[in-house]
Amino acid sequence: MSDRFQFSVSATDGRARTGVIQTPRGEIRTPAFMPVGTAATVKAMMPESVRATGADILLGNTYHLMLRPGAERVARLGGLHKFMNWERPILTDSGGFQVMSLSSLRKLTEDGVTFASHIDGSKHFLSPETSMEIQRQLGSDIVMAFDECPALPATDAEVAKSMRMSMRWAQRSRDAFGDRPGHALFGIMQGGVTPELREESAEALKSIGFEGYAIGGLAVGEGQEAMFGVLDYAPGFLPENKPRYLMGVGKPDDIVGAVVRGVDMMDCVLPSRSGRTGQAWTRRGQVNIKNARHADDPRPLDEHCTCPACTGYSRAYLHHVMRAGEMISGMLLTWHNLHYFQELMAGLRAAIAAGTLSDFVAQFEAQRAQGDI
Ligand SMILES: CNc1nc2cc(C(N)=O)ccc2[nH]1
Ligand SMILES: [Zn+2]
Repeated sequence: MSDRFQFSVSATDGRARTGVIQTPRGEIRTPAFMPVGTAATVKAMMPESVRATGADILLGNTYHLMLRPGAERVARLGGLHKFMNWERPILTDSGGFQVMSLSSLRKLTEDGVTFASHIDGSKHFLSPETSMEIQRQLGSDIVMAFDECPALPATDAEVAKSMRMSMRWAQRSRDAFGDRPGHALFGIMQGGVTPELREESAEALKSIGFEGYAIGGLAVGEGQEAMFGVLDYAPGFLPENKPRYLMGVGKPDDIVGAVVRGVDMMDCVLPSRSGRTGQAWTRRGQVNIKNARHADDPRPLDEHCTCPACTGYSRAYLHHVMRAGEMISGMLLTWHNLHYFQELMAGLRAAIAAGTLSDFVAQFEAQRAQGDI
């Protein structure tokens, strides 16, 4: 266990990297996928089950936790790790993205955002300073700078204006974060799909200096082609010796494409949220377990998968409990999906270490093309 936050790359294959982030609460193997634990829980999963899927780190949402149960209450109870019984690393987002997508009656100024809670309508204020304080109260190991993720569609001028405010907020986040050994503050690159704005944002962040750098402003409806278009150049604007975190991504093929383009960390609600609706992600692509074709199928979801859903149950059973709305359905499908996502990350890490990433990608794409059988 390290008392510091330290990223080291152990191998590269093309632009892809594999390595480890050492933190006081444990190691994070990269490329890493972070399950989302929005309200101090990865929905339908016990923390030990999340660990059993292979996760080294999970994500907490500042917006949700500040509204309920409240950051002060979590701090009084010993912090988020103790509160949710997850003693490994936690990354919390800044609240900026969700306040713009979930709250109402919002007023955005240079100072920050005032808004009404989507839960009870109570008034709140988020700024670089209050977001840093809230994330400190939660006790997260990786803190995200407070930024604005512009909604699409947006003109170049609107994206530039928003990015430049986010860079001023990045400086204020850095100043408010203070000196916290063993904890990390990540800056967030903005700039839409415009290379010049992305480069301006990266230069601004590097001049401030962060322990890691996120690529924001993506996975907001631009589509995979546009996202990969940005990832073809944006990671290269960031320091090689710091982790690069792509926010809110994504489907398995998004993840593979991002890792190939130099991304080290990702998070997405997809495996857990879609699992609860009966969507399974497998080597052969998506399987909707609610589909009638599974009703009498004695086979597992994936005969090569070692998760509890695939080793203990048939498609017919998963189909039944999903159709019946039984709680075990969300548990099993979530576990399977998180397990598959972590297996994909482990496969990517091993392929990069072996210098065989192009073979791995070819096999990944060939199996997906095969479709479910
Ligand atoms: C689900 N897509 C997504 N895009 C994101 C962008 C940001 C950001 N700060 O630009 C944060 C969270 C995000 N989640
Ligand atoms: Zn499985």
